[in-house]
Amino acid sequence: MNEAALTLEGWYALHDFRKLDWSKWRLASAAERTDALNELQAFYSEWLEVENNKQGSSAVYSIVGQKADIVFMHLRESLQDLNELETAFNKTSFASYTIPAYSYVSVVELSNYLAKEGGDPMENPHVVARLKPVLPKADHICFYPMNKRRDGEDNWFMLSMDERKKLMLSHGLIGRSYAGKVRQIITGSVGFDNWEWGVTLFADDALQFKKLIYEMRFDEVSARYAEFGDFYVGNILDIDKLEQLLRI
Ligand code: VOV
Repeated sequence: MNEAALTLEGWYALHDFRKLDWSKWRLASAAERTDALNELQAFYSEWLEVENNKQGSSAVYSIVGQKADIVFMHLRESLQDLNELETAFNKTSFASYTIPAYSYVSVVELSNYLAKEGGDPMENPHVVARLKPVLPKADHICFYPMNKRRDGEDNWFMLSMDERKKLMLSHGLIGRSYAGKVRQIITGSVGFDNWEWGVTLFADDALQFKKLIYEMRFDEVSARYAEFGDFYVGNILDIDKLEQLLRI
């Protein structure tokens, strides 16, 4: 049997994509709209408190294009926490003006392809910071799910550990050349959702997503082995921007 990469897991992730029900929002009274916004504001504050207490992290972005209008991305300690958060949000009046568009369930993951030997990684603060990251509040987000191909000669899961390590080294080198421009959070979703990984990228310059992803297309890990789902790209939505977006 082939050797599976060892993985370390951190916080669980929920990407909750919503469309706005503009007709319903427009029909609501000013008071109803204010109530909905106040409730949402209270949630933002709660999420910030969780983040300050290092029990999770959340980020909210608007989505450009017709696939969704908003994504709420949450990292929490357990699937139960995510479920509670999701349900509490669904009970708000604001949620009744939204329509679920897509969701993705996964867990922050690091694999041992490029790991240096020695020591308990969970004792390493750099590793823990990557497994339980504060989501960067960069200007832009890019999310897409992906698989590694399992097709005839192009089967990632049939490659030896050494072959995969070599390929991942080249992947990592390209990635690292975007340090300071693009931050990646890779979440594993085997057994949790329809694809094997979620890729969430953050950048202040959205063009850097295109440059990085394009460059990776020529790298064997992606050129030969990657399959992608839908891409979602958007802009940071702090509470002021959200109020602005909802103003009619
Ligand atoms: C911002 C840049 C960036 C950087 C620095 C980076 C580095 C690294 C390293 C060092 C490692 C391996 C160890 C680990 O940390 O797990 C990975 C791992 C992974 N990556 Fe990556 N990746 C980036 C970026 C980056 C992108 C843009 C993509 C999407 C691919 C594309 O073509 O659209 C991606 C995918 C992944 C995946 C799916 C995995 C897990 C693969 C597995 O089989 O387990 N990744 N990645």
